[in-house]
Amino acid sequence: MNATAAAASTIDVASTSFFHDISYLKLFLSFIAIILVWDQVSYIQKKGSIAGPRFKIYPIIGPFLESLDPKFEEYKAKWDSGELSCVSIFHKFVVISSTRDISRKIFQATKYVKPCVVDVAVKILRPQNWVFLDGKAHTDYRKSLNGLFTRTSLAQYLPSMEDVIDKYMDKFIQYSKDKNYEPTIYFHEMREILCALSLRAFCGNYISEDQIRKIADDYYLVTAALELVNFPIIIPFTKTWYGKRTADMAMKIFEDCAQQAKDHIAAGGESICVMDAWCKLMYDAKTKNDEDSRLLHREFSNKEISEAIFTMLFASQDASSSLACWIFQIVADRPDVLAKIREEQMAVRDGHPERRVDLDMINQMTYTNMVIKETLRYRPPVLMVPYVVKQNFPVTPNYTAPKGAMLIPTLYPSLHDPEVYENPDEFIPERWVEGSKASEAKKNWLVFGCGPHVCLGQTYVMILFAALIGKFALYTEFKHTVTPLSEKIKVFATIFPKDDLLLTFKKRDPLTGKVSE
Ligand code: HEM
Repeated sequence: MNATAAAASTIDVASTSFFHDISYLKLFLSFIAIILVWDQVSYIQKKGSIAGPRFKIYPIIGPFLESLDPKFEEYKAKWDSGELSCVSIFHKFVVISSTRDISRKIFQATKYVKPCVVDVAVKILRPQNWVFLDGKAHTDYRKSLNGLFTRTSLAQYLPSMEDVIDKYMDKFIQYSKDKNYEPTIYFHEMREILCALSLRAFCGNYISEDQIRKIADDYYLVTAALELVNFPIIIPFTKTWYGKRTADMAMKIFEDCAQQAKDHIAAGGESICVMDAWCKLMYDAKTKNDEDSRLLHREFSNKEISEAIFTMLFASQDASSSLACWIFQIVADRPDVLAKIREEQMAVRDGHPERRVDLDMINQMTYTNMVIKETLRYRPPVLMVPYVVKQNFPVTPNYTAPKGAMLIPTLYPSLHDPEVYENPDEFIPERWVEGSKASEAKKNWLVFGCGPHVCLGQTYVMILFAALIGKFALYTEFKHTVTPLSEKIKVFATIFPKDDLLLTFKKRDPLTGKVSE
């Protein structure tokens, strides 16, 4: 080959590779452009006429970064923007409903929706877990569990729960003493007492104090792992990995407890916790010859029981801790409310504060119950419940939510509806007197959801908190330090006071009201 030919051939090769590069680059850029256009068009189509940005301001990711640090004020602005509003994060299209009637419709639309869980929840709670059941399979399973949370069953768990309350009253008083009665953050202590109460109610004495402490200490890792926005793959030493490790550890403990409960019931023992009650139902199903027992209750393995108990802990822990934080803050800030609770607590005990709490007493705690209801209304722990659309769902005559979208009924707006609750942003327990507008507006009471997935623990919550706040009111003097952030709402799965709740506890004589250090 001569020099000219060689040069020509070099130019040839260079130009071919240049054109190659150009075409790869073009191809790549065209691909990106198509994705970007598709992302926007798909968003605009799914959005239809409902409220929301006209296009995705941040292509593809949408408001992903904001969703990592959710703010109550931003949620509220979204609810106020329209009865249905939307947002799109990556490929997820999310529709939020903010009115009572649409939210109820979603909760009850089993044909169109099912509860939505973050991808990683299936790995942490395990794919076979009952909470992932849908339709008839779910309803059948729920029937077995409902029996564990009736008032009669709950009455059996009360004595051991009261023991936990007594222990924690001493603990909180001592904690405050150790801090020289300086206002101290009680957010973590509230989470711990609620975890201890749940574990005693669910597992009775089969679970040891050390095991309770270990689960209570580590449980926040599960909450963090199951945040709405989280990486779907479990990578060692990340939040989800720690969350799964904690969940596995807790389920292993529950499995051992389940076997002990089975042995206890088989030996004719009394039922004092959820596990006992469950094993009793199974035992009766095998030994009794009545239709109901046979139909409702089959043999559940220890593993199944442990997984179900874990979901109960999971469902209860954050919401109940949220309620605990708000109720202690609210009651401490209103001495008149606290005084009325104390008066009622003495009255239901016939002036004998040492009397152990039972269901009859709880049934007479009308005012205390109104305070709990008003706290749940004023600061509903669960703001929204995510569902996923199974098939195109005509949510309103003008809007059909597309299959695969996340559909989120919100609870807060219907609980702050001024038509039903006059001055909704004020805390007024008296609004719950029998026959009042608020107490008659059953449809607005969405604190625990509604429909087939309605909260399993709602009666338990009302009974537990009557016992809890009642005893603390009698035996302790709790003071709250108000800061500019106390009434502001922090979102961490559920909602909490933004300053993490500054309290002090002192010992109080329930008969004389004398406070001692
Ligand atoms: C203040 C405390 C609580 C609040 C505000 C609360 C609220 C809720 C809400 C809003 C739902 C969704 C309902 C729906 O989709 O319609 C729910 C479901 C659930 N809750 Fe609660 N909850 C609380 C405490 C508890 C406790 C103590 C337990 C323990 C047993 C519990 C067990 C459950 C379970 C198992 C579900 C799922 C039910 C199902 O899918 O069938 N919750 N809760």
